[in-house]
Amino acid sequence: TYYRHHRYVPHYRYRESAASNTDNLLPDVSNRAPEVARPAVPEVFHPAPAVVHQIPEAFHPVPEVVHPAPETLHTFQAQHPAAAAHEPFTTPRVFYGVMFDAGSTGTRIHIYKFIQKDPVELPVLDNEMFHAVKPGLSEYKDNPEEGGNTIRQLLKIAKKTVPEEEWKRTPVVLKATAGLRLLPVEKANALLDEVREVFEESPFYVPEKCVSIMNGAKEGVLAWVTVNFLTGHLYSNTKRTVGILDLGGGSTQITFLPKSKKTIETAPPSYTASFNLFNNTYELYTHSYLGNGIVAARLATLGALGADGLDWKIFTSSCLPKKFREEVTFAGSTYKVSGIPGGYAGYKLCYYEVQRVIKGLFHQPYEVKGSSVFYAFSHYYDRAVETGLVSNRGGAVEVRDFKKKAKEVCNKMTKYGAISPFLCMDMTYITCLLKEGFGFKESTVLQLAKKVNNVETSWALGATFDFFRNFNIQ
Ligand SMILES: O=c1ccn([C@@H]2O[C@H](COP(=O)(O)OP(=O)(O)O)[C@@H](O)[C@H]2O)c(=O)[nH]1
Repeated sequence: TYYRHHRYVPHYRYRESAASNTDNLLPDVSNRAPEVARPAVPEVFHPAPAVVHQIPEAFHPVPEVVHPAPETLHTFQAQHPAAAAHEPFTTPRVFYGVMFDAGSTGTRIHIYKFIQKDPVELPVLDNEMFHAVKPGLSEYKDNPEEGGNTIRQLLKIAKKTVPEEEWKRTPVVLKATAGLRLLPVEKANALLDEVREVFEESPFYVPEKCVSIMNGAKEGVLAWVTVNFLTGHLYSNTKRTVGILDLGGGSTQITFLPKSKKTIETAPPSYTASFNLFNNTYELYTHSYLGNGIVAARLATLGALGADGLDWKIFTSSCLPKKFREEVTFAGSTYKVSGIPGGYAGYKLCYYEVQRVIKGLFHQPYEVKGSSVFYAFSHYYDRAVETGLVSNRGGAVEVRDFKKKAKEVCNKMTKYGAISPFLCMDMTYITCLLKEGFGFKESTVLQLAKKVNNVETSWALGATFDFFRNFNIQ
């Protein structure tokens, strides 16, 4: 059996744009280009993967690797009663999965189209439809109905993307991350109950555990699965894999497959996770630092995080332009923040401030000092693009490049403050997080990416595989 990843350029695609982020405008899909007539057996395209800059070990041509049949216990049908009722597997079958990522800064829908060529094979990913809305569900903590409306809107895209005859066997699943983890339990539950009701009124297949808050270890493992699948590293005889660094709004994750047993043996027990695939058990080093996502870290740097009820207080920082003043809303609370009028601003002072949010809180696995390749995405990628460190195609940078750029941004606040007043703080935070948090060397090379082979680098694809196959993550 063959298990390969694909680059398939769909006829239409929604991209996250500034307009759709701020206005929650849904794309007009009524006039999409007609589908090109396809043969019954879809022509699957196997190109060499997109060239991702410089580091040789970071990229491989798609290997024609033969895989053993995956365990039949966790096939698609075993998980999916609606599918079992369908006609037998005689021809390749197309099926869909809808995964919602309820993050702290936005809610995103990923609609994956898979091709199941054989009942015992893993599905091939044909394409992804992606759309995002802002703000995240946690901003609706006092008005769950309105939060539910954002899901209702995104489901409209799913209805236009998934053919009608597939609706009732297409699962819809929502997993929430840091934004909801940081809310009081009853507020988070009210939001999740609302989402479940919205799902129930949709024509899709609503699995029993369709709505949940995902724990940080799963978030890290599933993003690792996504990136290693998309980069062609996830094979039964996997020797070489890539690590991942994910920087969300509320939390940040590091995950890699250690080369040395010692890394797992010496890690705190909660910093490891294992999962099953291809009859292999992968033991990963993974940890999610809650409150160390970039937006939470801004507020922590300002001393504002958790300071609810201090509505009158203005939180200041030398990481912000001196004349800047604004209200920041995060996880349902609003804080007044500003630069230090007539005071000092700049990289050095800023570095001391952000250090307080990191120092002593991080476990440093020795292996990150080695030559492993790490993919960094989400806000790592966003900030690198905003500051011109890489183009929006992504690319390779060294840790020291973040530091150099942070100095430039902080010392030219007027120029970069116009892009985002938080850019100096964010870049300084990323520099400190990489060096003093995780313990990377300045010369470590990171691959920055938003998409790999046209698919979003997020935990959502890994979570969809987990839904269909049950990786048994522990
Ligand atoms: O499929 C995805 C999922 C996330 N993101 C980006 O990843 C960042 C992190 O998301 P969020 O702040 O919601 O993370 P969380 O709070 O869940 O840690 C945001 O810039 C998103 O736009 C993305 O580009 N594609």
